[in-house]
Amino acid sequence: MASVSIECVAREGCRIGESPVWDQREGALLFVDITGRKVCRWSPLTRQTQAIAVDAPVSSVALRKSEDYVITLGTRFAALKWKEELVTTITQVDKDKANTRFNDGKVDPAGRYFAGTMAEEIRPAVLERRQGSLYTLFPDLSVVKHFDQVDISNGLDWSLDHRTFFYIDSLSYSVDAFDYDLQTGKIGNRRSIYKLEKEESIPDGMCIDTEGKLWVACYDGGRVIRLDPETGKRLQTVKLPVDKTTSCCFGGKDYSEMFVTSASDGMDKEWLSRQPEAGGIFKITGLGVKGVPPYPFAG
Ligand SMILES: O=C(O)[C@H](O)[C@@H](O)[C@H](O)[C@H](O)CO
Ligand SMILES: [Zn+2]
Repeated sequence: MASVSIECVAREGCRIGESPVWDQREGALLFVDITGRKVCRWSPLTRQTQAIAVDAPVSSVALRKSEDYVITLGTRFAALKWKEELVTTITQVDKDKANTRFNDGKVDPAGRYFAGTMAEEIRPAVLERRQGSLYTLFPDLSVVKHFDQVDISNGLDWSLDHRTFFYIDSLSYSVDAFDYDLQTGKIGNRRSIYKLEKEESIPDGMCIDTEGKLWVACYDGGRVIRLDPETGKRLQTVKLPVDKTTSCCFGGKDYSEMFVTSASDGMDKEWLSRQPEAGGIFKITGLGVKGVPPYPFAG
């Protein structure tokens, strides 16, 4: 078995780093800093990060077929033109709610953008409960709400055969699966496939590898775990030098490297001095598995 190595490639000091996405066109890693209100792009060649400041919490970024990117910004789906640094609203959700924002989002294999909402946090993981919902932005720019009563809408991905949708509502401490209809984008038959153990803490972002196994970043758990959705067993744990690991994706050459984002919000001075890389971007090599390229939004 290859030996796993972990490197902090960008000491970004993100408040809540999230939504890592490999952009093959640019050969760069996209991510956001939610409360830092920035969309970022890190180049492995220059080892530099470019950032675009936005006017609200930005919780996810996705590739777009036509050009550049789409983002979830506050309670809006929006388009982002990188060079022009131009953000334009596509549509708004949660119009009946005063205090929510989007959280994690990802595009499905048919080019639909899934993203869920949550109440604004008072502090990490402390918020008014059941205020969130899960939405889809279709390529024709219409929006559908799948369900509400969500605490912290978080990680999402699809099985390799596209027949299962995996989803995390963080405060359920569970990784769930739904039957997925790729033709219509409809979900159903929710069930739990894994319950986190105490020391794994809170499930956050997630991605799938080419063997159909799930990788889940554990917020306050300082690790990513690899799960077999068929058996419900944990297969591997990779610990990182920061506690607030938030999300993960595969990228780099042949999608053989894993990138992990992290947060620093909620850490006091003493905690930060013990974990100076908090809020950084980590690269894990030697996992011996590859990832699935991200799907671009088809609209
Ligand atoms: O990154 C996210 O998904 C949320 O926006 C964060 O705030 C944390 O996950 C949350 O605090 C953990 O419960
Ligand atoms: Zn998250």
